[in-house]
Amino acid sequence: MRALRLGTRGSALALAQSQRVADAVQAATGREVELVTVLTAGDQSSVPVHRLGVGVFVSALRDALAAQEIDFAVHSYKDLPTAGHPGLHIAAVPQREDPRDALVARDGRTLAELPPGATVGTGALRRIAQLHALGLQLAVTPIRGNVDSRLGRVLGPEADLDAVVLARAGLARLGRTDVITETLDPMLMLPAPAQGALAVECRIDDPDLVELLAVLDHAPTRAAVIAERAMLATLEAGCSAPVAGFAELAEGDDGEEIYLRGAVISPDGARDLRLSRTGTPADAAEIGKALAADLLDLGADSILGPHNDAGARTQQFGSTE
Ligand SMILES: NCc1[nH]cc(CCC(=O)O)c1CC(=O)O
Repeated sequence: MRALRLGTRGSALALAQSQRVADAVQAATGREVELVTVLTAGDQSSVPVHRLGVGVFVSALRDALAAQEIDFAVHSYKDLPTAGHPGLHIAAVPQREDPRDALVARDGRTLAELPPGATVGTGALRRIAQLHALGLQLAVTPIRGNVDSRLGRVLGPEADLDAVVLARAGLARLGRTDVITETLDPMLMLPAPAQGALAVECRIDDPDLVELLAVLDHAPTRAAVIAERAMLATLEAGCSAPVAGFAELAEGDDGEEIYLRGAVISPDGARDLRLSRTGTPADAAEIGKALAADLLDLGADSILGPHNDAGARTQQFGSTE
């Protein structure tokens, strides 16, 4: 049987997570998997990424899938638009990495040890908003770029910041958790919906592959991600809006329970809406929608209003990873 072609972007992070999925498929099914690097508009163009938008990375892989140049693709789930894609199917959501955000600071410092005026770099509006909401007088500085260049702003010879905040999962996949000085408690920094999770996508009209890839699916992760993203979709907010969502599954008195927390925070941190809901994993989507409705009742719309036009958002806060 011929090797399965796994399409991936060429960044270090994309290659690392695609290789892990390739190894898992090979181990579980015995099928050979080869990585096919797909050049995306974001990788090819010299136009700054923030002018192209995050979607350019996902759409090149999806185009390659539709054109049958690859058999399946691996995406960072949090970068996927909430609207589904016709003809494609998320065949597996593997067990997620630690979804929390991480601080990488000079001199081994934690957030609480950073002095007023300390410079903290991050590109995500959700992180900028939550850093401001802490009230620590941090000088939050917008930054972009891949994981290495972001770390270089703190650790490199040309370091110009006191700290950066980034997803722990990205560092874990690159084998760089050694640089983390604090893994941020979700009480301080609620992660992005689906952070740390991957989406393994193939064509719906490839039922053998749909079935084969299902061995990688991790039901608790899928339920958590469904709840988090149902909330995001109902808020009509994208991956770079100041929206956080984090679902945890635990054994309750009446069987398995899902506990979803959500937050909508104004970029200056002045308005900080946080709520939670619990329910059964089978109702994950309903819980997410209900939590979004609760947040909208509290006025989330007036916070999101200026930021929920996708074009304007990605122009400011595009990402290269
Ligand atoms: N927005 C960029 C992005 N998309 C996926 C990850 C890696 C972590 C993950 O898979 O959630 C990152 C880096 C980051 O947020 O620091």
